[in-house]
Formats: sequence, C-alpha cells, structure tokens
Amino acid sequence: MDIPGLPARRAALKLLDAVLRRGETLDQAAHNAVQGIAADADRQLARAIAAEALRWLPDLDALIDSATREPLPDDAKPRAVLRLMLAQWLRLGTPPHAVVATALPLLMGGPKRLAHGVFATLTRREASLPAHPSLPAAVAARWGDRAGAIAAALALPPALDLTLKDAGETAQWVERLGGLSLAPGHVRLPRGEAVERLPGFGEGAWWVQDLAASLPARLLGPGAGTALDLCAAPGGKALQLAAAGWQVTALDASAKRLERLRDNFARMALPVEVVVADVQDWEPQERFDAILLDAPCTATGTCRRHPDVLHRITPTHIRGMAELQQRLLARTAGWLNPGGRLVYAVCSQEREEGEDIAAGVALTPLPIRAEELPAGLSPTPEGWLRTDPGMLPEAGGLDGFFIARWQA
Ligand SMILES: C[S@@+](CC[C@H](N)C(=O)[O-])C[C@H]1O[C@@H](n2cnc3c(N)ncnc32)[C@H](O)[C@@H]1O
Repeated sequence: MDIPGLPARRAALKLLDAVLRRGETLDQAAHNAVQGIAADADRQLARAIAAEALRWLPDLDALIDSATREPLPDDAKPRAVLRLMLAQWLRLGTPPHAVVATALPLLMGGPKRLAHGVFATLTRREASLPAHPSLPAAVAARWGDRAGAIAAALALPPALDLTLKDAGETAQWVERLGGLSLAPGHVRLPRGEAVERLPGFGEGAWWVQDLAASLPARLLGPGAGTALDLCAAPGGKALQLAAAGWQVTALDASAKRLERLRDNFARMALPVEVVVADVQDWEPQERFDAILLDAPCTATGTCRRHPDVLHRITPTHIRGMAELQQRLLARTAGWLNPGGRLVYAVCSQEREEGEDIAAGVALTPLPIRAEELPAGLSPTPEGWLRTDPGMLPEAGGLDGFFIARWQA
C-alpha cells in the first residue's frame, strides 16, 4: 500500500518528466500522470508541485548545485525529486519532515541517501529563493530588455479576469463581484474563487478571459456586419464579437474544442455559425467585414499560467510556428470585403511570431491608437500592440500578446 501523499508526488514526478524530457505541455501530461488518483485535491497538488518546480527551475537547480560536490546530471532522477521536494518546501509551505516522508520514497538506495543529504543540508542552512524566479538563460536572451520585468511578474499567480457580455454594466459588476476594472467590460478579481460559484456565471453575464486576450476583438470595434473568427475555439474572442453585435462565423480545426465553443455560446445565449475546418485548405463562399486570426502559437506569453513554456519551447518550435502563421495570414488577407478590417493576434512573446510576421503583410495598416487601449498600455511606433506579463504591474500584469490590424 502507498503511504498517504505518495501518489500525488509520483504524479508530480511524471509531470515534470513529461514536460522536460518529452516536451509535452502540463495540460497534455496531466491527462496521463494523474490517472488513478481519485481525490481531486491530490490531482491538484500534483500539478501545483510540478508547476512551481517549472516556474522556479533555475533557482531550485542553483540550490541543489550549492549542496552537492559534483553537479548531478540534468536528467538524473535525484535532481528531479529534489526539484519537487524544494518546490513543496519553499513554494507550497510543506514542512520539511512531511516533504521527506512523502517524496523520498520515490527513490531507493544511493540516490535516496544522496537526495536526503542534499535536502537536509539545504533545510539546515535555511535556504531560500530569490524575490522572483530567474528565467532559463535562453529565454532571458530571447526576451532581451523585457526579461527582468517578465521574470518579476512570474512570481505571482495571474489574477482572474472576466469579460462581461454587456460592457454597459461594468460598474454594477465591479461592485457586485468586488473587483476592479481596467477597460469597459472587464472585471479583475483575485485568483482563488471557484469560477462556477461567482455571481453571474449561471446567468451568462461574463466569461473568463485574460485582459490581453480580450484586446484583439475590441480592436475590431462595434459590430458592423459579418465577422470571421479563425482558430476560434474555445471561443472567448468569438463571444466578444457576438456580444459587440457582429454576425459571427467561428472556424476551428478541432471539432472537440468547437463543442466547448458551442457550450459557451449556449451559456451566454449568443448566436454563432460554426465551421470545422483547417484554415490552410478552407475556401470561404463569401467575403467578410471583419476577420480575427488568433493564430496557433508557442503561447510563451502565458508563462505565468503555463510555466512549462519556459522549458519546452525551442528556436525550432518558434520557426515552425512562424512559418505556419505567415501561411495562415497570407490566405486570410484575401477574404475581406473592401474596407473590411483584419486583426492578427498571438499569445507569444517571440518577435518571430509577432513583429516579424506583421512586417511582411501587404495590406494597408490600420494603426492601433492609445485611446483604444487600457490606460498604461501604448502601441508601438508601427501601430502594433505588444503586451507582456511585466506591464501594468500595480494592477497585476497581463498575458503576453502581439496584435496588429489592417484594412482592405
Ligand atoms: C489559441 S487557441 C484559440 C483561442 C480562441 N481564439 C479563443 O479566443 O478562445 C488556438 C486554436 O487554433 C486552432 N487551430 C490550430 N491550427 C489551426 C488551423 N490550421 N486551422 C484551424 N484552426 C486551427 C486550435 O484547434 C485551437 O483551438
């Protein structure tokens, strides 16, 4: 029989391994790793341990290396177990004796004695982590002069952002939910509350959507005809377009994710036409007044929520995504009615997926203006928008996005 708490630690070890060795996302890996764990709390604990280990990996490794004579190989099992032990102790507040009792049984023999010794050394020294996580060196190099601000934002879990169906009711919902608003139709709450229990969920008054993720649809303006939302599922941006009065066609390659989109539209009582297709070979029967291309991307702008992106995304992934994004945007640009608007968005922090893509588009730019954005954000000199988690620090930051807009 397993000792209590061990299955959650074993699952956390599987999660870490799936991300770091097989390049899976935490979400993909969670499906397999937590199979067989009955209690929801244990499944959540496994994920929390792995996520904190990934968020603080370079700092945890520095502590481990400070307590060993020879550095342990990067993929050695004792290093992986120590990463989890330290994440529990230093990030989740688990007392050291409980960490030892529940995680050390993952190892046997010499490796177990080694990990025990390193952990004992670090607890005796009262080791601590820096004020915020250090980025892996390759990531810090890619993010250049924004790396420090983004790293600072990584220390805190992101707030819970809601988008209201009726932006005219912003003040009422801010009061009712006890949050703050950074834009019309936006309410920000501290994370922690179960979403389904918040007032307004059942009645379809709002949906969960990061503030940055709500900006692309806002930049298409109030509904004035037909809108095509490409790569639309699960539908946060399509809901915004429908709520703004656009007649929305939502297209996505994943039938399963489109089921979630349909459920979301049903909950919000908004109309939508759904198309299951790949943007790479779909041929529209009509032209559109507005197109939103929320392209598939490396999602490195969501690193606060998904710290696995800090470790699995390589220059090869970024190049592959950039090629796909360029192909999708080139097709899409021909599907606008005269005078129609196209918005391109990615939740990536990488210039290859943002600025470099936008610079190659032949349509007429429709520069984003500061008045269209929440206070504290400003467009680039080219009229694009680049956000990252280090922006709006007093309000709790926002995801990293790149957004550009053109007119046919
Ligand atoms: C970032 S998510 C979109 C989020 C969505 N726009 C929202 O606001 O809720 C990316 C989506 O792109 C879809 N996708 C990826 N490649 C695609 C393609 N070639 N054609 C159509 N959809 C694609 C995926 O199935 C996924 O649902």
